[in-house]
Amino acid sequence: MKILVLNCGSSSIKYKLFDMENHSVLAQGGIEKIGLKGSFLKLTLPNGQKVMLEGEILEHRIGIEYILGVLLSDKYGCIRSLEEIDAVGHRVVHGGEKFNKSVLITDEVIEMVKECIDLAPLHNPPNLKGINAIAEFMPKTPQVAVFDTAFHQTMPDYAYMYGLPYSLYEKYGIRRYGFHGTSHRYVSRRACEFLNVPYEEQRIITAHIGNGGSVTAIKNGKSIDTSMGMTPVEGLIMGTRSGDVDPGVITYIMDKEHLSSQGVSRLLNKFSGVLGISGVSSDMREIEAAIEQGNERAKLAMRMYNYRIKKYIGSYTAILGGLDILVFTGGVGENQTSTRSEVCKNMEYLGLELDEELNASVRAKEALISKSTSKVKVLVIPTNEELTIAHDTLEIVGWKIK
Ligand SMILES: Nc1ncnc2c1ncn2[C@@H]1O[C@H](COP(=O)(O)OP(=O)(O)O)[C@@H](O)[C@H]1O
Ligand SMILES: CC(=O)OP(=O)(O)O
Ligand SMILES: [Mg+2]
Repeated sequence: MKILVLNCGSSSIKYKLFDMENHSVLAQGGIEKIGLKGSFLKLTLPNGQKVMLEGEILEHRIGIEYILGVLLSDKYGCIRSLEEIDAVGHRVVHGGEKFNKSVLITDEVIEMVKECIDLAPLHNPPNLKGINAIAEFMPKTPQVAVFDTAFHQTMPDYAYMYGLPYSLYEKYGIRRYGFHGTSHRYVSRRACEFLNVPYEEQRIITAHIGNGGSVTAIKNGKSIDTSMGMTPVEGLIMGTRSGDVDPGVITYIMDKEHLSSQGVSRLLNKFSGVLGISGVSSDMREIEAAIEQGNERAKLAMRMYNYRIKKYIGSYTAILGGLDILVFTGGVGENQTSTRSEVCKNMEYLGLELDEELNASVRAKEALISKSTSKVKVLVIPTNEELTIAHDTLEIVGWKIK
């Protein structure tokens, strides 16, 4: 039983081929710089070795064709025929209010995803291109859409509405949707399995902090609030995204800098956050290195970054009526011990006691990092969005698999 998972971004395609009998990864890699100069496919061989294949990959359809060709190739491949792939699961970023769970892709589903393009103009079009390419090259293979927004569809209206005229919600669907749902769902469940406690009875906060980042409050197994909004720019300070900003600032900058809506969107999404504040990088490893060298703006960026996460944890503890489990995940959450330590400082009043020594020793593996006396259990759980997509895909098309 083989399932191909695809994550089609605006200029990239990530893929993983799973053998679901034993959950092994048969092939993985990604294409970067689609439509740009110097596009390439990078794949990781089963022995861990990385291979770069250059190629002129002008658009997503060609990218998918290239990936399928590599999977079939004698040199780097692992299948003999595309028919060996039983199903394809896609990460689809925005499902609007139409999807609260993963679904089998049909013409009707494609139409509904198209209707969500206005809400995610950067994300949904490449997702659709991936779906269409697979339909063309593998017309008989079932495809499943797994939405970033689906897990958050349980948020109550008073959490997802903005304080704007109600008619804007009715006309355009302007409300908070939240993202990274596949990750928040996976790590919260894994944390409960790890601790051997019932998922439906916990007050959990999950902090998915990678290049993009969001914090989610989960009560009795359901997302009740999350820090991203209608788009993935709200909430935390991220690698290149601003997170929460006074909306008055936006119109002020537009006037002063003569920026169009597109210009200000680029500013908020690509040139803000840790990169914009530090002037150094969006990568937290480079921020840590700059701090070592005494860079004051890098220090400020790091402080702001950690402070914002802590602030969300505080407010979500209030709406949950207390906290049982705090989970860190994502590239930063899994690896950057200093952020976990700063975020968890002076939280004893909540019953949260981080074991500093344990914390400092944990990178990219499942572990409990709170003291045994801590009422709040703090965990690191590496996320696995691809495996979750593969599982959803298997569940949905399972009956079709030979
Ligand atoms: N060892 C590390 N220490 C600190 N930060 C790290 C480390 N490894 C990765 N990161 C951070 O994680 C980010 C990538 O996280 P990831 O969750 O993979 O992002 P995304 O899926 O959003 O592309 C990098 O930009 C970097 O800031
Ligand atoms: C939806 C989204 O923001 O994803 P990422 O943070 O992975 O870019
Ligand atoms: Mg990510």
